[in-house]
Amino acid sequence: MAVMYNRVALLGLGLIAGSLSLALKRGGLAGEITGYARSPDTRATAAEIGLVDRVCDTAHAAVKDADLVVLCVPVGAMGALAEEIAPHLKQGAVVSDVGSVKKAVIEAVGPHIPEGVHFIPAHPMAGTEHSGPRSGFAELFDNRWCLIVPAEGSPEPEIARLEQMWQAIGANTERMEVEHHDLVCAVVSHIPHLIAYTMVGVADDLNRVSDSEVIKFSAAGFRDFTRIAASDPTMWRDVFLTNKEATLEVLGRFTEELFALQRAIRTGDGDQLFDYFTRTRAVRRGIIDAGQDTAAPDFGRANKPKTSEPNG
Ligand SMILES: NC(=O)c1ccc[n+]([C@@H]2O[C@H](COP(=O)([O-])OP(=O)(O)OC[C@H]3O[C@@H](n4cnc5c(N)ncnc54)[C@H](O)[C@@H]3O)[C@@H](O)[C@H]2O)c1
Ligand SMILES: O=C(O)C(=O)C[C@]1(C(=O)O)C=C[C@@H](O)C=C1
Repeated sequence: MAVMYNRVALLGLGLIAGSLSLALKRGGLAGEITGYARSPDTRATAAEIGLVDRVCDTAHAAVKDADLVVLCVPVGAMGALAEEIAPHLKQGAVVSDVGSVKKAVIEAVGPHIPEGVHFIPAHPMAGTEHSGPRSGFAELFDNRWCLIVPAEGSPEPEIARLEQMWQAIGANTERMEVEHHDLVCAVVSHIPHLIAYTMVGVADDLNRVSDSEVIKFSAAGFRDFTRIAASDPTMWRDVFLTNKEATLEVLGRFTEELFALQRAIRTGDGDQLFDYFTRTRAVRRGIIDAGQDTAAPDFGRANKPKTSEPNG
């Protein structure tokens, strides 16, 4: 594949920056990739494993002459980082990010972007519970979505070039309006993480359930919760602090439904429970029938029936 950006600077050298660097290298899409992280240990590890072509000791050295700068730090750190690099950005450069929240990032970063530099926020819907420079892998974005949330006035050719870059590293792209992005992500990612954190916390609080029992007797559902609840605390603290409005909105609806189900259990209203679970099962079947479950790992279930038979 052809080089799409001569020089790419990745700020923050963790899971997403590392995966982006390895995916760009896999496709031969960048002339040179520079990188910077705040912690000297992270920079040393990144240099040792050759995560990027050149690790820099300052953010401004990393962004010098860069055609594309991608902010890959926790959402709460993006504004200050943008302010720090602003005077060193090349005219015509594109600044993007990979943050899980978009409105707060646009508000924090946007005002620092100089005239003649284009800010095009993005959000790959791919990740793992691992973090740091050793956690990245080139395949992370394969067949996953990357949401593009262009700031007002961004030139169309630069938006299209960034989209093509994400497509070239394996992702599907879709443009989204900022508030819609934050609400969708609250539903599909942020509140599910909060629920996993809470459930693992509840299990941990129950003194009768020792750590080993929790793992030993848990089947797939709770294991998935523990995986998700092992995600980086800084990243997720920042997500909830910066996507307050949308997460509180979704959490409000979630707790209302939870109380309704709690009541049904207490009063023995089996019809209500059955109807609710029937409705949610139809949602899952709809996703599979529409062929939209492409990102889910198979876990060897390919030869098993895709739907369950009527029960009873
Ligand atoms: N992990 C996921 O599943 C996932 C998925 C999509 C998007 N994101 C978003 O991507 C971004 C990065 O997440 P990650 O999972 O790669 O995190 P990570 O913890 O693996 O990496 C973050 C890196 O940023 C560095 N850093 C922190 N503050 C900094 C600062 N002020 N200046 C310079 N470097 C700094 C850290 O040292 C670390 O190297 C976050 O904004 C997150 O919301 C994460
Ligand atoms: O797969 C995981 O472990 C993730 O948590 C990835 C995940 C998600 O919730 O789907 C997490 C945060 C993002 O901003 C995007 C993707």
